[in-house]
Amino acid sequence: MKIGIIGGSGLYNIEGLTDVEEIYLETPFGKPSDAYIHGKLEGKDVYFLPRHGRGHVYLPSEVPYRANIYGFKMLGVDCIISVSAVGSMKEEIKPGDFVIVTQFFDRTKNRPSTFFGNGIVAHIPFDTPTCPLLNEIIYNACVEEGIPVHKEGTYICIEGPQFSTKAESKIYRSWGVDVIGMTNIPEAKLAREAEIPYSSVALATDYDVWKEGEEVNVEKVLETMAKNIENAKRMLKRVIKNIKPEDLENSPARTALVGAIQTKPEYITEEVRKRLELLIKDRI
Ligand SMILES: CSC[C@H]1O[C@H](OP(=O)(O)O)[C@H](O)[C@@H]1O
Ligand SMILES: Nc1ncnc2[nH]cnc12
Repeated sequence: MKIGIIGGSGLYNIEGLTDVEEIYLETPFGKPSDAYIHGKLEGKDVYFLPRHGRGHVYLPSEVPYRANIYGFKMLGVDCIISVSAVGSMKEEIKPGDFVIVTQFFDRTKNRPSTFFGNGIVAHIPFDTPTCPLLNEIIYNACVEEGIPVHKEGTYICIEGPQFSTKAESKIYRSWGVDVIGMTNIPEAKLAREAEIPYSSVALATDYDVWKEGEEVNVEKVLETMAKNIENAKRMLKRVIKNIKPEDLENSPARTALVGAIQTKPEYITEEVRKRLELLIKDRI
């Protein structure tokens, strides 16, 4: 079984991998953020990608999300687990808590967010944007490891790179969202278009700025992340140990493109077919 992992702010490597190799890929959408670190853990193949690149060089708006997800498709991963630092938008989600993201609210403005276009049109369902089956496995792994975890939550994705104003933060909170970050959109949309089951584990690092007396800055985020990084690594190890290929057989992601491509096959050019070969070859 092949498991893809995307590490966000503060998670730049996975411990315990054996037979480690670096895989550099070139995709129709350019180069991914970095080499995929491939190794073995618990008898499974793990492919780790640092979202912002080695040394944290890509802004949330600059991360090459399409190349990253297409690269995972080229590697043939069975799922992607994303780990992200987030601000908490609810009193009861405390810094250090994990949230399994089950919904998104998209406030991004400036990112390519689909593999389609330029000669081919598709509309995928996205009502259940993360994989419920993988979410369950991750939730159970957190419980087994004694990690404070919330079983569901809505992640609002802002463009950044600035953190929010107090007015924005209070308005987002009034919308009922649970956590705030800058990266899970378009990552989740692209994973779904690529028919890869995707789950996002959000690690609360701060209370954003809605709360009186709270402030948010990089130092604070990284400090909370560092304190909880062992939990993130234990969660991942436990998920990798527990997960079985058949667990994800019925993931909604696996059939996302069935009936979604609207362009008539005779209008799909050779160039488009080549560009999106891995995604569309069995769907047109
Ligand atoms: C370092 S604070 C802001 C930064 O942290 C989060 O990154 P990631 O989602 O990759 O863990 C947030 O989205 C911002 O990119
Ligand atoms: N408060 C916050 N807003 C946006 N992204 C974040 N990442 C971590 N904390 C954040």
